[in-house]
Amino acid sequence: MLINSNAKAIELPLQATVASNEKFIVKGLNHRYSVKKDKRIDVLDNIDFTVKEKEFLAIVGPSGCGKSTLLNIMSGLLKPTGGEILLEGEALSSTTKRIGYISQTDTSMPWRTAISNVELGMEIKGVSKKKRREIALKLMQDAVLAGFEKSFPYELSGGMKKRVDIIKVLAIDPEIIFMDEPFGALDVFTREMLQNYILSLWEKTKKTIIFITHDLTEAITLAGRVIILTNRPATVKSEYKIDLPRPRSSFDIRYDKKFIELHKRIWEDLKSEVR
Ligand SMILES: Nc1ncnc2c1ncn2[C@@H]1O[C@H](COP(=O)(O)OP(=O)(O)OP(=O)(O)O)[C@@H](O)[C@H]1O
Repeated sequence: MLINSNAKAIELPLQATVASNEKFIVKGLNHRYSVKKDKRIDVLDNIDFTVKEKEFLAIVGPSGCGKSTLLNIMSGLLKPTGGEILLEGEALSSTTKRIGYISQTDTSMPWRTAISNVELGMEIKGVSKKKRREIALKLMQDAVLAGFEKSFPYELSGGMKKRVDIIKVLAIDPEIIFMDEPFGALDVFTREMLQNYILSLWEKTKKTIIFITHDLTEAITLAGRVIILTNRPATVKSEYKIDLPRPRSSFDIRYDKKFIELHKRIWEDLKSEVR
């Protein structure tokens, strides 16, 4: 169902409420970059939305509209020029270990093996050698990476490297995971496989996930709610509940009648923003 939009409401059933707790409140967020002495770029314009605990939220918008800027502000990496972010009611003023961040670029250290890359965050946290090996082995097994523990990043495929990046974050067990176009650089088959991996991960852990993408199909496949941003300076254009059954398969869900209907309706809304 379409919510919070000037567009006509559409008749799609409401999704069952995932959780009543509000994890994030984004209030009147503005951001302006100063690039030169006299040049400024307005990127975010009065952004308001909330994110519930255990929610899988996708944020979709045209290229360059300010999606990464928004996520960087929500993770405490960047201070906004206006507005605020509340994390469980408390103003967020710096980065927090409660949030794990997965980006498009590979973050593995080339001189470390896959397993020692997975262990890196736990090492920094001071987890004992025995414990971190135990956790890393289990995570690698679950991510179908058993047998590649001693491989170096250059010996892994793009999809495998991405799975190492994901479980590196899971190893430190953050409550919230931010993903900024994590599969943007991958081929379509690897992308679909990883979407399935993320779907099962969310089913298992029910972590709060915010997933940034410019791919509407990916957003509808994964999320329980999709927020559409306008062109820069980005504002929230609309929100859609994604009332598709779970567990989902990224390979099959896109042929579901309801998926096609949702895609069509959301695309009607998004296409005017895509130049
Ligand atoms: N550090 C910065 N200084 C100045 N301008 C910036 C900076 N970071 C981003 N921008 C500009 O802000 C705008 C929004 O960038 P941002 O990366 O947030 O968009 P995006 O929606 O994530 O883009 P894409 O989908 O292409 O990754 C762009 O015009 C970009 O050039």
